[in-house]
Parts: sequence; C-alpha cells; structure tokens
Amino acid sequence: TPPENNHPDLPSLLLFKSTSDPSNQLTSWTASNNPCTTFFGVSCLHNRVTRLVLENLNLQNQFDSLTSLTHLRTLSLKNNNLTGPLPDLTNLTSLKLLFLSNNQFSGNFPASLPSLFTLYRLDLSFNNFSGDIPATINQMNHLVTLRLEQNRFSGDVTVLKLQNLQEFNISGNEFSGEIPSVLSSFPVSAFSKNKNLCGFPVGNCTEPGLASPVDKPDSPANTVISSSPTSMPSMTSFRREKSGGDHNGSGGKISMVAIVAIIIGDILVLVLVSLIIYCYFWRNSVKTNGRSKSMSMSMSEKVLEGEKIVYSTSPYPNANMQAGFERGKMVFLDGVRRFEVEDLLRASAEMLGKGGFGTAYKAVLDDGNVVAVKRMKEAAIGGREFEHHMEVLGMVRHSNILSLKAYYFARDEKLLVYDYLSNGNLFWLLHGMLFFTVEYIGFK
Ligand SMILES: Nc1ncnc2c1ncn2[C@@H]1O[C@H](COP(=O)(O)OP(=O)(O)OP(=O)(O)O)[C@@H](O)[C@H]1O
Repeated sequence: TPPENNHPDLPSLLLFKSTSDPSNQLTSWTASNNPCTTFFGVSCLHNRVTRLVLENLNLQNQFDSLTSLTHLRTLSLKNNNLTGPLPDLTNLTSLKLLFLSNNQFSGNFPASLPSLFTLYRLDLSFNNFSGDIPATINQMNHLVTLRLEQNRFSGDVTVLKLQNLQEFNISGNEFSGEIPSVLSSFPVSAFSKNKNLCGFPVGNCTEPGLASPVDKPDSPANTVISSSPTSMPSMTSFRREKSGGDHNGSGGKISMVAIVAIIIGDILVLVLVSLIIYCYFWRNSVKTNGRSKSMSMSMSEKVLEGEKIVYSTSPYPNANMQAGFERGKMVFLDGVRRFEVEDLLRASAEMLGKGGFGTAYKAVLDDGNVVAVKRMKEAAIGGREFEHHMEVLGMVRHSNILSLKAYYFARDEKLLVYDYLSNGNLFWLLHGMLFFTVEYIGFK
C-alpha cells in the first residue's frame, strides 16, 4: 500500500469518514489519496480544505471532527442522517456558508454560531432543534440567509433584528410574539405554522385568532427550497420585496379611503398640469396671434381697423391732413419710386411682430403689392443721421440678409420698407407643429 500522505486536513477527514460513513459512500477518501485532488466533495485553496459538500450520502452520527478544518468557507451536509447537538463551531472562523438542513440535529440553537461573524448563509431547516433563539444571533449582521423552518424552535420572535436578510423562513416552529418590523416584508409563508405569531404579514396582534392565518398544508412554507453552496436563494417565496418598504405591523394594507384619496390626488395633479400647459400655450398663441394669423390669411382678407399701422404724426388720409401732417421724405434705395407714403398709410396692415427696434407690419397696398414695414421705436434720431444709416443699410447685400427697399422719415416717424416674406418666421417654424398638435388634441 502507498504511504500515507501528510496533508494537514487528512486526519480530520478520515476521522469523519470512520464515524459518519457506515454505509461507505466516501470510497475515494483513503489515507493514500490527496484530499485536495481526489476526495469526493472536497475543494481546496492553497492546499487547505475550504469547501466540503457532502449531500445526500446517508451520513450519520456527528461531525465533530470536521470542526478542525479551520480553513473551511463552505460546509454543506444537507440531506443526511446526522444527529445530536451541533459541535462547537468556534474554530471555523472563515465559514461563510453553512447548510445543515434535512438531518436529525437536535438541541438548542448552537451557541457557537453567533461567533462566526463571516457567516452569511445559515440553513438549519428540517431538523429537530428546539428552544429559544438567543439575542446573540443579531451579532451575525452579515447574514443574508436564515432558514430555521420545520424545527421546534420557540420563544419570542421579537429578538430577531437582523437587518440584511434576503432569505428568511421560520415557519413550522413554535415561535410567538409580534413579528418585528424588520422582518415584516417577508411573505406570510415565511411565518406560517407557528402557534402565536402576530403582526404584519400574518395578522393584527390585537385581533384574537388572526395569528398565523396561513396554515394550509400545501402552502409555500412546506416546500423544500433548494439551498446549497452552489445555488442562489430562491427568488420566489423568500425574496425580500425591496419595493414594499418597511411595514410596521398594522399599517401594511392600504385602505379604501387611501385608494380613493390617491385617485383624487392623481386627477387633481392631472388637471393642474393640463391647466398650466393650456395657459402656457394660450399665452404664447395670443402673443403670436398676428404672426400665426398672417400665415393663414389670404392677401385679399381685410384686417381690422385696430390692426392698422399706428403712426404718431402721420395719420390716415382722412385725418392727417387736417391735423397738420408733416410730409416727410420717402426714399427708394434702387431709385425706382413704386408708391408714395400715402399709399403705405392707406394700406391694410397687420402686425407681424415686435423686434428690438420697433414693430413690423404687413401692408397690402391698393395695387396688391405686399410689403413689410418696420416702424422704428426710436424715432427722435436726426434726419441726416438717419439718412446716413439707411444708405449704409441699403448697401448691404447678402443672401441671408433681407435688403432694405425703402425708408421714410419725418420728424417723429421713421419707417423701413422691405419685401414681405411669406414663409413665416423662425418661431413659427420651430413651434408651429406643436401649436397644431395642441390645437388638434383640444387644448385650444
Ligand atoms: N420682411 C418681412 N417679411 C415677413 N415678416 C417679417 C419681415 N420682417 C419682419 N417680419 C416679422 O416681424 C417680426 C419682427 O421683426 P423685427 O425685424 O422687427 O424683429 P426681429 O428680427 O424679430 O428681432 P430684432 O429686432 O431683435 O432683430 C419678425 O419676427 C418677423 O416675424
């Protein structure tokens, strides 16, 4: 026979085999083999056993010898026939996952467990453990899985204050007391089949007989959910519903009044938002009324008298002459005289919009010609100076600049005449479709 190897974890493993494997399932576990390379269920890191997964092997008795495997990170002995109280696990300081479900373990909640600060999954379900859960369990604040279902644990459940649990089940025990708010987001199935549990989600503590309402034999609590080192916790009945928030016992269910209030609130918000949108577009549409109308009006349409160009010192023919109208000077920059200022004043006009230097009007002359007239806001500028500026402006030629055709100036009146461009303005081009949509859907 080959000589025994001297792997540091070999004695512990062989001792375990000799005491717990009477049906000789672990045939690969021999003194001559290297545990890290040939032992069934054993994985190593840096030549030390860090993972031991021995499931469904009909292993029996105790596993005290395994507590010498001080580098263990994962230990799964689920679905065997191991018995007795758990051994002292204090030495397993690296243990992260401990799965002991579906065995015959008994005794109290293992006192050594809370000292395992790195443990984050603990499954003791389907055993014969009994007694209270010690408050020291809360030291294991890394715990994300705590499965204690189908044991005979008892005592007040309020002791449990673990904040980070994602998978939790204490169903099928003899727990009592009010479910703490930190656990109330787990489903009813996580608490069912306990004698005297109350509070959300199982029932109101003040109403007798409401505790543990879900005791149906086929409830999810009775389903064996796979929990092993290789599988993630089930997302079905155990997953903490993050969106559900933290329920505090009696406040969990939304009353009818609350639902009605929420609906009314929603409607009010909708109306308010609609009103704001309506006001916004109404105001803008009023602002651009002249501009938008000009788009749709035909040349022959008459405009209202109020929309006529308002000249300060150059009133309409029927009024201006007797008011002492001061005749100014009308200059055409190309030298061809096409109309007189009187024609301009007589023309039907509508306001196109206001710019930085004055108001622009569309003027339809008697002969059908259409021009844009810009009435300068600052009319007090001297005649000679104005003329000079206009001459310079008249010389500007560029494909993107509308050339000045003519200008008129009197003492208190300055007018600039351009060809009328019927394509609308940039504002309309940008927002026209929006106006149309808003009008179409009935805001207007
Ligand atoms: N020749 C034109 N043909 C058609 N519409 C015009 C013409 N000139 C001006 N408008 C319209 O009148 C509006 C006011 O024009 P105006 O030139 O007075 O100011 P603006 O160019 O908008 O602003 P700013 O004076 O600050 O440059 C313009 O937005 C445009 O819609």
